[in-house]
Amino acid sequence: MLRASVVVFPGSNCDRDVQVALEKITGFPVKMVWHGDASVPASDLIVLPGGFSYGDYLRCGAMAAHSPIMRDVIAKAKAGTPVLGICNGFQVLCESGLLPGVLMRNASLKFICRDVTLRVDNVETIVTKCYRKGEVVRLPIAHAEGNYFADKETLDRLEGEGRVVFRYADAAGEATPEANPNGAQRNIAGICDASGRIVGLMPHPERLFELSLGGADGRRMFESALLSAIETTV
Ligand SMILES: NC(=O)CC[C@H](N)C(=O)O
Repeated sequence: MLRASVVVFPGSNCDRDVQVALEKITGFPVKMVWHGDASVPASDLIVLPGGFSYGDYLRCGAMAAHSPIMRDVIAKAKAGTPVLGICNGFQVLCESGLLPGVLMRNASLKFICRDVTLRVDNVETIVTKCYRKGEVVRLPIAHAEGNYFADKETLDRLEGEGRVVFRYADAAGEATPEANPNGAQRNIAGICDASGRIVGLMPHPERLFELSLGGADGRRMFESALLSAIETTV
C-alpha cells in the first residue's frame, strides 16, 4: 500500500499529473493537500510538484518554502517520511534547507522545455530502486532555473556520499558539457539527502510515465516509491 500526498501551491502544475501517474501505477488513491493547510496526512510519500509556486516571485520556490504546509512537510521529512521534489518541488526542497545547494537561472537565461537524457547514479533512494545503476533514461525538463549550484565542499560531499542521483548525460552515459542543458555544476540533475528518503530532481517523471505519453522512463520512479513503502511496512 502507498499513502501518497501531493502538495498544491498557488501556481503548481503537473500536480494532477503526479496524482494520475501514482494512482494508475500503484492503484492507491492520492491525497491533494493545499499549501495553506496546517498538516499533511500520514503518508508514505509526499510529493512537491512542479510549477510556478507563488508566481516564482523572489526566486523559484523561495516563497513556497515558507508556506504554512511546509512547516509540517519539513517536520515529517526530518522524522523520516519520504519526500520527492519535482522541478519546482526540487527548488522548494533546496530553499527550505531539506537539500543543499540552490537552483540558479539557466546558463542560457532561457526557459528550456525539451527531453534530456540522464544517467541514474544512485539506485538506493526511495524513487530509484527500480532502475539499474548507470542506466540512461529520457525525461522532459521545463524550467528557467535548473542550474544546480553548491560550493565545492558541498559538491565533493554529495559525490563522496553518492548523493548525486541523476546527472545530465549523453546516450552513452557520459556526463559531457554538451549533455548539460542548463549549466548545472557537475551535470547534476537530481540529488538526495543522506538517507536517500528526500530526493529532488529537475526533470519531470510524471510527464513520461506511460507509452501513450511518448515514453515510460519516469514510471519506475513511482514504482520505486511503492516498493519502498512496501519494504518499510513489512
Ligand atoms: N516545471 C517547473 O516546475 C518550472 C520550475 C520553475 N518555475 C522554473 O521555471 O525554473
